[in-house]
Amino acid sequence: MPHDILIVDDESDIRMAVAGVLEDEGHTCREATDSDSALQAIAERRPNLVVLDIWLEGSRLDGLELLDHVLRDYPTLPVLMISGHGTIETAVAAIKKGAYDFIEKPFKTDRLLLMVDRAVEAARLKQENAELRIRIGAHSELVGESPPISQLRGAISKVAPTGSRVLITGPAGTGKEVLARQIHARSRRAEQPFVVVNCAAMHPDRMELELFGTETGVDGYDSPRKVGMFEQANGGTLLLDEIADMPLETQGKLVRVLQEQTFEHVGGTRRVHVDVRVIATSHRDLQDEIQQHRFREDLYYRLAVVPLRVPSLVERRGDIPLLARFFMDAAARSAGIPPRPLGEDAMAALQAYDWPGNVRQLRNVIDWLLIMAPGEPREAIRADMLPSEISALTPDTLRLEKSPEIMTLPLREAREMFERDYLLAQVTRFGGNVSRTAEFVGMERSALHRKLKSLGVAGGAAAAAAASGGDAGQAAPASAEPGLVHGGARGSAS
Ligand SMILES: Nc1ncnc2c1ncn2[C@@H]1O[C@H](COP(=O)(O)OP(=O)(O)OP(=O)(O)O)[C@@H](O)[C@H]1O
Repeated sequence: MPHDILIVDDESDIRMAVAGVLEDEGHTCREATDSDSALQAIAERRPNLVVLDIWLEGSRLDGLELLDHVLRDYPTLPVLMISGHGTIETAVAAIKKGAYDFIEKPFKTDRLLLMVDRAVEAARLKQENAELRIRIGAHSELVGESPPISQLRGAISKVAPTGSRVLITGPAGTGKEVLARQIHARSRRAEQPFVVVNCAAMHPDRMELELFGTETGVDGYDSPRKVGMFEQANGGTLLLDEIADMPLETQGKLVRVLQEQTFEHVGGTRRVHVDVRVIATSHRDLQDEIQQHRFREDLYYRLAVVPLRVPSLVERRGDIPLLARFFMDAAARSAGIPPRPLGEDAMAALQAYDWPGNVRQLRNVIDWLLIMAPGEPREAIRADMLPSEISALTPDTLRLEKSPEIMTLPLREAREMFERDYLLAQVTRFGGNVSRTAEFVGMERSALHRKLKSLGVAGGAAAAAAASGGDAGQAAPASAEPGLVHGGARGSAS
């Protein structure tokens, strides 16, 4: 993996020797002769590593003082010191200050290369760990086998290696960030940083500061300079989460950055070059935002090189059992307790519910159930243990809700009503998959198909079956059907 390396040494033969060895390995090297030109080079573009001589003749700051500056302003930038004969003690002091390691002159080529690779790798792991700690509990696995998720998986494998910009839209909590992480993980940038900017959570006045960083300290010359998210993501991917919340003025600046891959620090004049892949997400309809003059059309077309849409969870009910089991196992692992199985009736209710908060809400419910559901540790979770707005959707309850109406009907019509509601609930529960429903209710597939048709539920149902992962073209619950599938709890979820 080639690195961008800054070599700081007052002796030109040492600089040339180090650069020669590193460039032969494919690394890109820049050279600086003193502290000021070194700081300027870092400000222009943050390197992956600084190789720094302890003695810097004729420099404003010596090697150790420069190290202090670099570590203060760029705490995650690794520094490898070069020490001469008799400076070992100073080199040890440098490590105590925070340098990665030191290499003694004269050095062997192999040793230099090894240390360079180790220093960059250690810094990468440190950053990755920090990121993981922040995002603890966030899964980046894309679970689901429904047609829309399979299509998205196919699109990810095509687009990930290309480096194209991607715009991911879809309702909140559907997995847009999961998709973005997948794209990064399968790209050539996978070893480089993945930086997330949450435009919705950030104060609009701070956004440019956070994105582009500052030339000097934010609050005055002596405070550390702020490294913006674009620089932090150099070589990797920057996720602009909820891009519709970005102020129009910042959108204009972003257009220029995307066009030129360069920008200026806030309060600065120098152009900073970066190599960043941008992925953006939005739960809003950006075309609508453009119409309302809240989103720049030129930015839309620069971001939506590859547009992807993640459907809501109700559009792929067939994925609910997989997701529920996945979250149960994950929650149990992180709590260090055994997972609770989900009973048939509980799963049926989970599949019948509308999930306004999408996958995130399902995950929260499962986390809650593992800890709060009554019963023994390995006892199956029943429908009556679910939160009330979800347990209201079990076939039993729904049948009771219907009973007053049933009592006014003759037997044949009452049986038909029950049959229709019962079969709709079962088809919904199996994500519109008629074969699996038939197996469960104990009917031949073709007989069930005929039955659904005779009960008048085959028409609009086919589309629902296709959307929710069932056998496309087969019957599934019509979304407009006011029967027992959605019950009285629709929209009552928190
Ligand atoms: N297909 C999936 N497989 C596994 N986990 C998922 C999936 N989709 C979403 N999740 C999980 O659901 C939660 C919400 O996902 P994510 O943050 O990616 O959604 P989002 O669409 O970006 O939400 P928002 O619009 O609110 O930012 C996360 O915990 C994520 O791990």
